This record gives sequence, C-alpha cells and structure tokens, in this order.
Amino acid sequence: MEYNREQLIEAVSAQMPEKRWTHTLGVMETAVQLARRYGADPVKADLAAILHDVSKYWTIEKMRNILVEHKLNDELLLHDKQLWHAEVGAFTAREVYGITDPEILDAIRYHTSGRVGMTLLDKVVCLADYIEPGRDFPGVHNLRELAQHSLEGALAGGFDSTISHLIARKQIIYPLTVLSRNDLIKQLEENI
Ligand SMILES: Nc1ncnc2c1ncn2[C@@H]1O[C@H](COP(=O)(O)OP(=O)(O)O)[C@@H](O)[C@H]1O
Repeated sequence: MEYNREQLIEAVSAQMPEKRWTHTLGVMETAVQLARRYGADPVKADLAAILHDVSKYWTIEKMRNILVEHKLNDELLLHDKQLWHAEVGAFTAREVYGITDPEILDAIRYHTSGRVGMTLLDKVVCLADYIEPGRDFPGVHNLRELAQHSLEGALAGGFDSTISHLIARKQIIYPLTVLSRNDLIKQLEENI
C-alpha cells in the first residue's frame, strides 16, 4: 500500500506509546524549523522525523531477527540494543512504508549514532531529536541556543552529552558516535 502523510502518521503513531509519539511530533516540528534555517529539504526532514522512532518499541527479538535475517549491520548487534531501532527503522521505512529516498532512509538510520560525513538532512534530524521541545536533560537549553547559529556546534554538543552520559555510567560507547563527533569538530575548525 502507498501511504500518504496522514496515513503514515496514523500507522507510525500506532507503533508507540502516546508519550513517544508526542516526542516524535516535537522532532517533526524542530526538524522542519532546522531544515528551513540551514537549507535542508523540509519535506524530507518531516518524513524522516515521522519515521525515525517507528521501531523504538518493538521487542528485542523482533529487532534482532530483522538485523540478522537481512544482514543489516553485524557490528550493531554487539552494541547496546537501544541503538538497534535506528537501523531497523530505516529498513522498515523502506520495506513497510515504501520510502525509497536514500537521504530520508539514511537520516533515519543514523539519527541515534550519527556517522562520519553526515548529510545536512542527517544533522537536522539528529539534532532535532536532541532538542525538540519535550527534551529535558542537562545542557539542552544551551544546545537550543547554539542550534540558532551552529548546526554542527549544537550537534557536536549533543553527542558530547550522550558520550558523557555513557562514560558516567561506565557503559560501552558505540564508536561511530565518537567518530561522528570528531568529524563535526573537524568541520567546525575548518570553518573558522
Ligand atoms: N554511541 C552510543 N553508544 C551506546 N549507546 C548509545 C549511543 N548513542 C546512544 N546510545 C543509547 O541509546 C539511547 C537512545 O538514543 P536516543 O538518541 O535517545 O534515541 P531516540 O531518538 O530513539 O530517543 C540513549 O539514551 C543511549 O543510552
């Protein structure tokens, strides 16, 4: 079936508790604002935001089966299960909801980890996930301020907060996030 935006919203919101859908609405609003500010495509930002957490509340078994059966990402299987929904979400966006645009699929795939060489759309969706109005973590106000004038600066700050949070809890860091953070710092230095 082909999904129009309204049908997509209905189908995706049914995959999660109300609170997580409220978060998604915040990510949609913020992603569109950031897209307009920084010159990404707001329609793509909206679609990626709608779908970014589609698999977040699926069981570990369901996500593992999809990752294994479709050989999506072996390394991810060795890391925190919290990371799996992004890869599974991109797969689901394509296979279930018929999204074919690779930019939208990548923005979903990398919305939690980031990647080296993030596209404008990847950055917009990932940052929107950090700073949407419902988020409340130490430093989020500062990131919202920073996001007014530096997409890379704010996103690097978001990754810093995730990395610090993981270090404080003695948890394993998925290395791609560190590489993404370093890549953003490099981009900021090149722009000085
Ligand atoms: N690089 C990483 N290494 C390990 N765990 C991570 C990493 N990045 C994120 N996580 C974990 O994944 C969780 C969910 O990430 P988050 O960005 O909040 O996704 P969502 O948009 O689905 O809310 C984080 O709270 C953190 O525990």
